[in-house]
Amino acid sequence: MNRFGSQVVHDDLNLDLYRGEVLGVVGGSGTGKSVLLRTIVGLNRPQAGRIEVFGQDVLSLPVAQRRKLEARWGVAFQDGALFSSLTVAQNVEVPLREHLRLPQRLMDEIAAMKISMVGLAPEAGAKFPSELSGGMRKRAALARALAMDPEIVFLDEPTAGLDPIGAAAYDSLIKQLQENLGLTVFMVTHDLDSLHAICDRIAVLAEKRVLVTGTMEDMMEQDHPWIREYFHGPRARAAMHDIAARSGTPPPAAPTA
Ligand SMILES: Nc1ncnc2c1ncn2[C@@H]1O[C@H](COP(=O)(O)OP(=O)(O)OP(=O)(O)O)[C@@H](O)[C@H]1O
Repeated sequence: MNRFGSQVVHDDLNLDLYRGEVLGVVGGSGTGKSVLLRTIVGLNRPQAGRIEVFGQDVLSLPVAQRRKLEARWGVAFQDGALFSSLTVAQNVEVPLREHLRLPQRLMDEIAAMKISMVGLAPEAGAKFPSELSGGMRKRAALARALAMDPEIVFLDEPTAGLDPIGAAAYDSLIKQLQENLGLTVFMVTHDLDSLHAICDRIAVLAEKRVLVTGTMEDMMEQDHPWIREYFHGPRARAAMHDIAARSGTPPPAAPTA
């Protein structure tokens, strides 16, 4: 359970994340998607409940074990949350400094590798966040999230604010990381294209809990008003038509109930 003052954000919320999947977390504005992400990674302590990652009870772990666990996941926040006084490479090195003791030369090499892995030019490493475009900042944040070769990455609205081409490129990057590194991805998103393109499963937050989880096909069959509107509304139809046009299959019909 998560509550801020008298406002209950989550109550009796249950969600599983399976190894190797890309899970898309959707829900109306203010339903608590970011709070959920922040709670799982320990930035927000819930009033009640249990969070288990890799079979370990996150909330009751001693500090040293918790830090070890934290080294196994990476987080990229919506605005990047990069340190503005550090260059991109120095930002990527932050988790390395926090968790490991490595010579500077090796950290520089790892940073350069992660920067290239997310599709940024090598010169981007020497730039400060203020010198980057929004899309580049998101990639830099992803590079930092990948610094420790994590098993899970948590992404908060990674494609928000990107143009459609940039968003599609980011999606394919995530898909590649999932396929090549076996990465598990927890992704808060409003982006219907991302849901179609890369999410193996979708979790819908509404009414303070996870209302339903399932594939895109499962979502299309739900008759909860918000889910129906979200997955069958005009924006969803436009996304479906684009995808159907690309794949040559007709878009699925809305439920009749
Ligand atoms: N630190 C906090 N203190 C008080 N209220 C908070 C805090 N963090 C979040 N909230 C409240 O919790 C609710 C859920 O916020 P959250 O940011 O998780 O929503 P969201 O689903 O991610 O929304 P959006 O899609 O608009 O980003 C909101 O009503 C917000 O005002």
